Amino acid sequence: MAKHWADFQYEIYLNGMTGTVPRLPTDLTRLEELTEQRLGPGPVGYVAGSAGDGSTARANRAALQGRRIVPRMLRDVQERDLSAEVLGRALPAPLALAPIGVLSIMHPEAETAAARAAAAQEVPFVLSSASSTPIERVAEAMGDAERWFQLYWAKDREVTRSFLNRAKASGFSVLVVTLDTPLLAWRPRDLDQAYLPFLHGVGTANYFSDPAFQAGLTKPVHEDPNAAVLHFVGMFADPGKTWPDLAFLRENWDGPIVLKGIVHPDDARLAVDAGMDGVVVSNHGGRQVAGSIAAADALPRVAEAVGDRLTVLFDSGVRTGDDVFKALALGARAVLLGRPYVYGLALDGQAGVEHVIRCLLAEFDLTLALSGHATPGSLGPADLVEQSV
Ligand SMILES: Cc1cc2nc3c(=O)[nH]c(=O)nc-3n(C[C@H](O)[C@H](O)[C@H](O)COP(=O)(O)O)c2cc1C
Ligand SMILES: CC(C)CC(=O)C(=O)O
Repeated sequence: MAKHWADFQYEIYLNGMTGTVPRLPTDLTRLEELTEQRLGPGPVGYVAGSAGDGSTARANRAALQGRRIVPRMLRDVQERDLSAEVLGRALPAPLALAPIGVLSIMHPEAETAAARAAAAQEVPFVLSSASSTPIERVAEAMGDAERWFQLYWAKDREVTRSFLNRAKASGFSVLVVTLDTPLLAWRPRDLDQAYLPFLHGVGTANYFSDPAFQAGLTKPVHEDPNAAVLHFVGMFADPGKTWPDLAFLRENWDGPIVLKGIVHPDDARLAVDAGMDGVVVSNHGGRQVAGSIAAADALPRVAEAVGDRLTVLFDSGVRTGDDVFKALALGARAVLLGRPYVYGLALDGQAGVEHVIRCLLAEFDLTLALSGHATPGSLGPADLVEQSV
């Protein structure tokens, strides 16, 4: 019998009756405010902030909330199975943790704690190139658990090649290539606070520890850290890349490759033509193009364009179990969870991230059951209507 994630609710009730209440709220939309109260403006501003006036981040939420579920009755939802096959992997639920860099600004155990939480809940962890913990240390913390590597595709080919080799050697099986960040966007909240983690040397661990990166410096990192940071800022992404460049990644990575940041159906078709295995429909949580299409509005267009020729994943705006339901109904095979797990980490380390994963999946399991579905595979556009809220 498959795991019933919904059982977590009775664990919480029963614990509560003996005086053990969860240290974090079960409504995950409250975590951002609590984290702000706990940590103050700088780092939280970086996580919560987005591009321009924030309209894309708001649109992400509105596009999910503006789609409403139409539940069905009497459909035997006693035995449910949330498991999903994603890129050839059998996952216990259609969820992974999104790649988020610089986690040490939120908690001293940073990526290690988040990765352990993902491993404990059997949810894939997607490690950012811009992590504050090197690839090898995160892998050590994860045992055999499923891990994917997110690539910021550097200007320097040798750095990219080295990152791919390090990720492979450390057991990362899927490559997620982020395409929507060739430049850092205009982010007023960070500009006004003059707060950028990299300028404090956070998020550069994989680069500073890399022989190919070090080869591009005139002095060792410890002798001139500022020069190393500036070198990182100038090379971690490459606005000059075009579609044919993907051949290099295909040649240097044996496993599945997924392109993150796709919102146009034509780009999704180009991903198919380039022999990619998947796309993440995402606008980077509204942090890159202010005024862009909401991710949930892009999702059905992309899903329709590619059919079953590649795997469609989704992120940007997922906060609740019903958001997961809606994303799957709109054509995603699985969703990546972003900011909420970072707030869980900030508030309670590994336990906080596990709490967030369990709450989200319990709520999703219940939404699925109460809407008449026993598996995510039976969800489709007919389960939703568009209705203003
Ligand atoms: C603080 C922060 C750092 C991020 N760092 C990365 C990163 O290093 N690589 C990447 O591909 N996406 C990064 N993202 C984007 C996430 O992977 C994901 O697309 C986004 O958080 C989804 O939006 P949501 O959090 O609003 O749901 C970052 C997002 C945040 C909030
Ligand atoms: C610019 C990156 C290195 C980090 C990131 O993706 C983000 O802050 O959104």
